[in-house]
Amino acid sequence: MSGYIQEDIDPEELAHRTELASAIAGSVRDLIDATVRTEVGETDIAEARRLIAAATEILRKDQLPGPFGIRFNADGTKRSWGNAVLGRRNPIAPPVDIRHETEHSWLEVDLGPQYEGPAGLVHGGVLALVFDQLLGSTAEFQGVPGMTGTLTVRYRRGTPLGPIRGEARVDRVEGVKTFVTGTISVDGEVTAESEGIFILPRWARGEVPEAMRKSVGEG
Ligand SMILES: CCCCCCCCCCCCCC(=O)SCCNC(=O)CCNC(=O)[C@H](O)C(C)(C)COP(=O)(O)OP(=O)(O)OC[C@H]1O[C@@H](n2cnc3c(N)ncnc32)[C@H](O)[C@@H]1OP(=O)(O)O
Repeated sequence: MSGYIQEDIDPEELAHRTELASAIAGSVRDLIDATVRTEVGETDIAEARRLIAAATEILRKDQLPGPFGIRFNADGTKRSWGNAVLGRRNPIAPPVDIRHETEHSWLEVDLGPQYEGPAGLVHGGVLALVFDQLLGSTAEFQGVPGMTGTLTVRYRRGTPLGPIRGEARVDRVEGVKTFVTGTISVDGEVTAESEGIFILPRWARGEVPEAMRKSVGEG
């Protein structure tokens, strides 16, 4: 499938590029937070916009023709730097770092003011976004990957902005369908729960490279 790109980069160079990606995205995340919460006046806004335009022009000097895609080394080490949840080089992504254990996967992330829905609470769509990735990555890590067919979320109570914890596990596998369940909690209290059905797409039901099936060193 297009968008999966094998791109062997030696470990030292990859570490360097990873650091650069994290650094620029971190700066822009900081800018997003500052923008959401700024109270400065017209003159400062005009000056900030001028500087942002100059920075954008520098970044535009050398651009990919399209999205980043998913790139992997021959050893299966994967990079999803444009991913909306995990993407190291994507300032929209918190970014989330998903940890995989034998039986379950989990994440801890701080969702700041840029993810607000109801006053002081995380936007429900953002929680669904986090669930989609967490549950999908869990299925992938367990070797039963798929595209999200159905994702249901039950919002039990508001999730305050700030640190959250997500957990997920594969409930069962039925043919090409993997059923994954998960929770999001704050201070040990579950605020939302989810079930996802991840379906191995037709194009992947034949021979699929191992690197596309398994999440190894995602990020
Ligand atoms: C190697 C693969 C890698 C994959 C990516 C890994 C990313 C990991 C990260 C993930 C994080 C990010 C995640 C994202 O953001 S993924 C992005 C959001 N999702 C999509 O864009 C998916 C779009 N839809 C499709 O591509 C296809 O419709 C899929 C692949 C879903 C099904 O394909 P197809 O339509 O050809 O299926 P089939 O006709 O062979 O039916 C097969 C079985 O499935 C049952 N069924 C069908 N549709 C649904 C449904 N919607 N809910 C529940 N069940 C459904 C059907 O009844 C049958 O069941 P049974 O009769 O056998 O019992």
